[in-house]
Amino acid sequence: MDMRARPFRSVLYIPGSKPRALDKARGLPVDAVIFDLEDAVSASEKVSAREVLAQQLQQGGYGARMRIVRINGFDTKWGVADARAVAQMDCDAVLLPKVSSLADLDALAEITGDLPIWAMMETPRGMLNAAEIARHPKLQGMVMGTNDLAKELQTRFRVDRMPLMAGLGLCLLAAKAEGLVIVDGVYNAFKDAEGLAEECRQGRDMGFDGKTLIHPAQVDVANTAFAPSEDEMDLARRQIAAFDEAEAAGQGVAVVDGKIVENLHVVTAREIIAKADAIAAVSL
Ligand SMILES: CC(C)(COP(=O)(O)OP(=O)(O)OC[C@H]1O[C@@H](n2cnc3c(N)ncnc32)[C@H](O)[C@@H]1OP(=O)(O)O)[C@@H](O)C(=O)NCCC(=O)NCCSC(=O)C[C@H](O)C(=O)O
Ligand SMILES: [Mg+2]
Repeated sequence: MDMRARPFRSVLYIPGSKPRALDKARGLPVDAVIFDLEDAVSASEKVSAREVLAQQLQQGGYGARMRIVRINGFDTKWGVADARAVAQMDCDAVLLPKVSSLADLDALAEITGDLPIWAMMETPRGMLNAAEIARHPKLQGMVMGTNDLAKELQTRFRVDRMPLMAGLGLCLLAAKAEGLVIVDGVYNAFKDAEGLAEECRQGRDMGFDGKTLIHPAQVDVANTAFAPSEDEMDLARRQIAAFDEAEAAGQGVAVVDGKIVENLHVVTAREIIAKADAIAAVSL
């Protein structure tokens, strides 16, 4: 399956140690869930969280939502046992934090076998090696870890995220070159819907497939921002129709709203319609 045909507008982190939140996700309109064993779980709960999560996944009820489990890194005492446990869980993919090289993914694949892999992109070395990381045969998607990246780069917070742009851009190029899904980092101020909407808009403009989220209150904002708008769909339909008409008349170019429409624009227009159809299908 082409993963990019599937919506990833909203990707919600849920602490693997919190049964109430794990249960709540069964009713939230999110496209994917990251069941977290890493940063959202305290050291004292790391081992019990594995068990709680395995039971919740076995119970099921997550519907069409993609189920991704984030493990602790292999530089921690929990990483290897997490990977072994996830290989037995009822989930769709495993997410490795702080991926810096292809070798990190090889080490994970040795344990998790055929389970698809996602990579947290959040270290300077990961940014520099993004192109080779993206070529790993088991890799399905990238998740930006903008908190860790900001920490490693010793940046200050800026609304325009200018200090992070080089890293975000390198990962976007790498993911797009290999046809991977790529989702943007979290917006920490989970009560600030306006700020989130602005950052979602920026992420969508840049080409991200969606946004990682930390609280249910953020879901609707991300779902709206990363779905094709009515205006986009209207334009896409008119472009397709105008181009079909031009082609039937033996011409290679149409004009819509004073702008040329070539074959490549029609490819984009069809992708917009396909994305809207895919969203409609999961919203049923
Ligand atoms: C941020 C929170 C700690 C806030 O929790 P809380 O104060 O409990 O929020 P509310 O009282 O408003 O919660 C209302 C209800 O919603 C449920 N809830 C809250 N958060 C989630 C969630 N993430 N998923 C599902 N359900 C959730 C509560 O249980 C309440 O339910 P109910 O009682 O039935 O009404 C908290 O939101 C939280 O822990 N969020 C997740 C934090 C997290 O996952 N962090 C790690 C990922 S971010 C990261 O690591 C980024 C990356 O690596 C990087 O480097 O950038
Ligand atoms: Mg991180």
